Amino acid sequence: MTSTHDADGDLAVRTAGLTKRFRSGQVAVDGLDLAVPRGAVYGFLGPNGSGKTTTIRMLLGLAHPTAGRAWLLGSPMPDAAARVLPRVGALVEGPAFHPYLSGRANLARLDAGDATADPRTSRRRADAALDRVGLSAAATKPYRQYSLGMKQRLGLAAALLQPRDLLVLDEPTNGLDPQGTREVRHLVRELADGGATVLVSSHLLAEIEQVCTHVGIMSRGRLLLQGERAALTEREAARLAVTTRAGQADAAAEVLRGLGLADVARDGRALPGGAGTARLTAALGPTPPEKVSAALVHAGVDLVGLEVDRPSLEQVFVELTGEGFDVAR
Ligand SMILES: Nc1ncnc2c1ncn2[C@@H]1O[C@H](COP(=O)(O)OP(=O)(O)OP(=O)(O)O)[C@@H](O)[C@H]1O
Repeated sequence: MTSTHDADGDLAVRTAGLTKRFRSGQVAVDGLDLAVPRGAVYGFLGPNGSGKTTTIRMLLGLAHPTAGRAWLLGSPMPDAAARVLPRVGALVEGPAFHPYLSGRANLARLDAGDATADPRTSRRRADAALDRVGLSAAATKPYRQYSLGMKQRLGLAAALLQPRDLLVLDEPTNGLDPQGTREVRHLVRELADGGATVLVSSHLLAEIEQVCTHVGIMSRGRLLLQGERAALTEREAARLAVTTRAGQADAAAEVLRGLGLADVARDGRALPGGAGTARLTAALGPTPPEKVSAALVHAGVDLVGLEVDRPSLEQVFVELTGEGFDVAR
């Protein structure tokens, strides 16, 4: 008998060697080992066509893997789908909404199809979900009159009809305006604060990066890197920029080198501080920036400015792949 439980119970989502080869021969997902800790907000990031949706469809049992395995909340998919999926709220492309029914009636219809839901409290659940996604005012409008953003919000509301342990949201900010995008970020944070694990995909890295505790970055069907968000950006060297009085540049450079900072260089650009100032840059490495400022002051250098530039995830991605992030394959 095969085990029905994943030994690693502290992962809300796990895959091992998950692979999808389409009939065309294209390998859309290639040996994926995802690890989403319970309670995480996991940003599943990658350019258009990198394999995020295909992965999510396999996780939810909507597509069959060519190879590999997947576990949701510790149970294998798709074998445990009937038991696990009621605990999982999902937003994937094209939820089946009826065009002539209102948003509220569509939710009521979905709710009625859920054997675990109490029909007496259906209306309350639908209204609460509409309220959470900011659709209360459009609750009675027919779905076909919804804008793309409103449709997306209704998809989110459907995922939130029940309390969930895990939310899998595929591109939830698609079609939303900046205000809607902010609201989705806020909602994701709220769901995580309530104890849920959230797996959220996006091809717009910067939109989601800020709310994630963890990220996995896809490129051409492979997981390029995965882990705690802070660690991923910090492992790439942060750059330090120091502005001093022009006559003190050499002394400052000596201090920086003395602290073991690599790649110390004079920045020749025109400076906001004016002609009397000089700017030096260096790779910060593990040295705390406050140690740098203390050492400079101690050496009698007048510190006009000190900045630390940590690379964004997008910069990390571009450095790793040599490609822009938002590109179609
Ligand atoms: N049913 C299919 N048959 C053949 N190829 C497919 C199919 N579905 C997806 N693909 C291909 O697999 C690759 C991965 O697509 P997928 O939709 O998983 O990417 P994605 O990362 O979700 O992209 P996006 O950000 O654009 O949604 C793409 O090259 C796509 O063209």
